[in-house]
Amino acid sequence: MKITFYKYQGTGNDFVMIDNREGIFSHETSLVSKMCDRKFGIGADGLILIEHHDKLDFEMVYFNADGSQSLCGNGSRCAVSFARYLGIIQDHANFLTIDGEYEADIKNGLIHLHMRDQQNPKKFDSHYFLNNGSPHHIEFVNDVDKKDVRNLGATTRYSDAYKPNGTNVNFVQVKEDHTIYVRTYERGVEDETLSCGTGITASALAAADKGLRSPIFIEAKGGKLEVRFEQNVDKSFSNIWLIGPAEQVFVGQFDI
Ligand SMILES: N[C@@H](CCC[C@H](N)C(=O)O)C(=O)O
Repeated sequence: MKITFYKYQGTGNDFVMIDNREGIFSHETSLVSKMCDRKFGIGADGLILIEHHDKLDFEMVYFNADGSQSLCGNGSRCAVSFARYLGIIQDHANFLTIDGEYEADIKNGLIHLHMRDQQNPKKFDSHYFLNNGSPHHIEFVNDVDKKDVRNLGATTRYSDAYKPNGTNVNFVQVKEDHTIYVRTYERGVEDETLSCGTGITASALAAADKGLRSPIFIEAKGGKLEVRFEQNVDKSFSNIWLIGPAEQVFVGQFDI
């Protein structure tokens, strides 16, 4: 059987998107990894199903390229853009994710994703850690481009400290103009991706602990994003928004 899929990208984090409101696609992880394979399939960092929800606008079911599941910030932004393309929403969305209910707005062509309130990222000697729906190890470095993100990221991701679930690993450089440049090794893709939305949000909150103020502008290999937030007296964060573009790239058919 052939199914129609849509390819989306959010600052270079790319996803196969399927309208699964009629339940044609079973949640089969081997099929997910086959479709996401860059040599034998369509090629993507992840696969997203848009499904019917009785009370909310839709449910987003997200899979990493290897079929594992977690919260995806860029994937959520792409899902909102796809939901508008399908006519499910206009400029506002309330939807279910693996991390519970989320909301988003579309303004001036950008997707604004409202992230959960957070405590201050946990500070260690050489890094920060924050789980904002997905786990993020955050290291501040002088020159991100000199980092071997794939190998260093894999070493941390598989280290004893993060067993058994592993973590995503972010390398962050604070630039002179107070923007940050973030490169991320993603668990479930097992490689560097061009952008990671939850990683960029976690990195921006860790940068706030170092004195940066909202809004924080972020450069990733795949484009630019913005994170806005309010920092409370107890150092927790509320009203956190991840803002950036999400675009449809092409439409195709795949034999399942
Ligand atoms: N690309 C994502 C993060 C996806 C989940 C992550 N790989 C994990 O398994 O924790 C994003 O944009 O947030």
